[in-house]
Amino acid sequence: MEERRAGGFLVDARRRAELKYMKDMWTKLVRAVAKGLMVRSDSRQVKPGEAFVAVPGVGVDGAQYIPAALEQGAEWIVAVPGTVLPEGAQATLVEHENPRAALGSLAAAYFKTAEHGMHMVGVTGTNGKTTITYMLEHVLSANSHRVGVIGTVNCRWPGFSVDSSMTTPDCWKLHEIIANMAEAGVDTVVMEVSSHALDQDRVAGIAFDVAVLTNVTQDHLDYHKTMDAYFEAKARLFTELPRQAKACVINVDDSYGRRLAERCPESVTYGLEAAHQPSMMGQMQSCTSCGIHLRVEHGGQSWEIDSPLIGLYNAANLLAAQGAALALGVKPRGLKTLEDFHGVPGRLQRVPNEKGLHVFVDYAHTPDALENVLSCVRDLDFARVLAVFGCGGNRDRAKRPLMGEAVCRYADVAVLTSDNPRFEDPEAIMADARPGLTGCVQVIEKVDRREAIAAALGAMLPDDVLVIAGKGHENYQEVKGERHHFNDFEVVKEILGEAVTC
Ligand SMILES: CC(=O)N[C@H]1[C@@H](OP(=O)(O)OP(=O)(O)OC[C@H]2O[C@@H](n3ccc(=O)[nH]c3=O)[C@H](O)[C@@H]2O)O[C@H](CO)[C@@H](O)[C@@H]1O[C@H](C)C(=O)N[C@@H](C)C(=O)N[C@H](CCC(=O)O)C(=O)O
Ligand SMILES: Nc1ncnc2c1ncn2[C@@H]1O[C@H](COP(=O)(O)OP(=O)(O)OP(=O)(O)O)[C@@H](O)[C@H]1O
Ligand SMILES: N[C@H](CCC[C@H](N)C(=O)O)C(=O)O
Ligand SMILES: [Mg+2]
Repeated sequence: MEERRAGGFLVDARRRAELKYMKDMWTKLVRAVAKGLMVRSDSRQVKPGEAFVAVPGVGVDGAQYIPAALEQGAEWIVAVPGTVLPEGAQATLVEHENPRAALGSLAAAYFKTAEHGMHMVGVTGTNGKTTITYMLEHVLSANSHRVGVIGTVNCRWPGFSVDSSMTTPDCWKLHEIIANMAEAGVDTVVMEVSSHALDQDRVAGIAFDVAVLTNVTQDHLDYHKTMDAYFEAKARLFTELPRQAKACVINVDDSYGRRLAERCPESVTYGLEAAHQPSMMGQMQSCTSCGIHLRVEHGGQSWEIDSPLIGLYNAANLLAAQGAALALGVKPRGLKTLEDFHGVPGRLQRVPNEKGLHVFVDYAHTPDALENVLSCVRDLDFARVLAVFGCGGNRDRAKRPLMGEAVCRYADVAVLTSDNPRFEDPEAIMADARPGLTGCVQVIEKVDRREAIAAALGAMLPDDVLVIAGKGHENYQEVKGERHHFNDFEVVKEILGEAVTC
């Protein structure tokens, strides 16, 4: 008994010494990185002397590339506890429970992220992130902020813009972008934070001041598996906020928003339904094809906003943007500048044409987004609603019939086609969506998106409205790993035989 206790004590002492050693090595590594040591999470990029972080990936375990990184000359390896370096390896092994988070801390050290002193705003939720970031950019810029934006469409700041390939960039890239923004004099970064990014610690090492939740509806169950897991990934943006953060801005018209607000008692809650008792209440005065007239009550004050945007969901987006702007010190009168905000590329964007057809390009690629955008145009003064839609390949399969159902509910003519098939068979994707279209008034199916758009345009009568959903601003169609140039706006103009003017 006595011996065993002594043995246990010895083991504990050895473990304590190991832990202290690891802590010291981690501190040494962070110092070296802060002085310019480069860190890689892809073994193929490692150069002699650099550090390699072995990320347990979604597809493969980065630990299997440790030998390759060593061969490339890595002198530091960061990996999960229990990792053993190959015999004879000269590199220093630093154990870390969460290598993805370690990468964030190292990126923050390398790019001196905390020292920039910029305001950081993170926007998450299934739909509306891009829209809200554009609104925030507009209102903050009009109120003397120099704003940088990171999101689905592009990464930009005054005088600079580069197209995005992801909604939230990878961790190292993200810290690099923020450093570039700081150098360009940006004082406020507004960024979209996807659930994938939160789950994969892509925003590790970033201290958000304001976090916004739009809504949580079905998407990405291929990745998160359950709605609860999807919600919990999004909730991390709020539950992991630093103590000095300014505000959580949460949509309580959304049931997951209400659940989140219970966990964040100090939050600014927004909504259009009095029953949900939002702290920032929006009252619709009118919502027509000319725009939204919204009255807002918050903190004992009230004001009105006349926006040219259409759709009830945009009233919610306007509330979110105002909640975040107020948290950053904009005064209610400064919010009036949102009245000059005319919309986001590829979000209910009209395609002007000489024939006078009512054609819109939109980015709805979830059941809820389709429901929102199509119910919005349904309520306007058009004769019939036509909708072109498809579902992305290698994404949530379960949402496909639900997307069909949403289209069926609001469109008189449903045109089923391809979106980005990626590595899936486009016909098989369409077959997944088809059950949702049972009972539809009229269905047209064309696997080729250009032909589908042509068929929809051909079926239009003068007072009809056509929404071409799913690809919005995208300039490509992704098939088997290749992106071919494709833009819905341009395709409409080409089919109508008109020049592209905007
Ligand atoms: C399926 C998925 O989400 N994958 C993401 C994940 O990849 P991963 O790191 O787990 O990659 P992996 O292939 O398993 O490799 C594991 C590790 O081995 C390393 N490796 C690999 C090969 C090699 O030879 N040597 C080597 O070291 C890799 O560099 C990596 O570090 O983590 C990476 C780093 O954060 C992401 O870039 C990557 O996103 C891929 C490219 C992607 O397409 N993701 C999509 C689904 C996505 O994130 N979409 C959201 C949109 C959501 C929305 O808008 O609603 C987005 O934010 O864009
Ligand atoms: N608040 C909202 N609620 C529901 N649907 C919305 C809302 N805002 C926009 N939408 C719909 O969702 C589509 C996508 O909007 P947006 O690009 O702003 O969302 P996002 O969250 O950035 O999407 P992604 O996850 O692809 O980046 C719009 O084209 C519109 O159809
Ligand atoms: N950020 C979203 C974009 C989807 C866009 C849509 N066009 C599609 O390909 O499904 C995603 O990666 O799921
Ligand atoms: Mg987006």
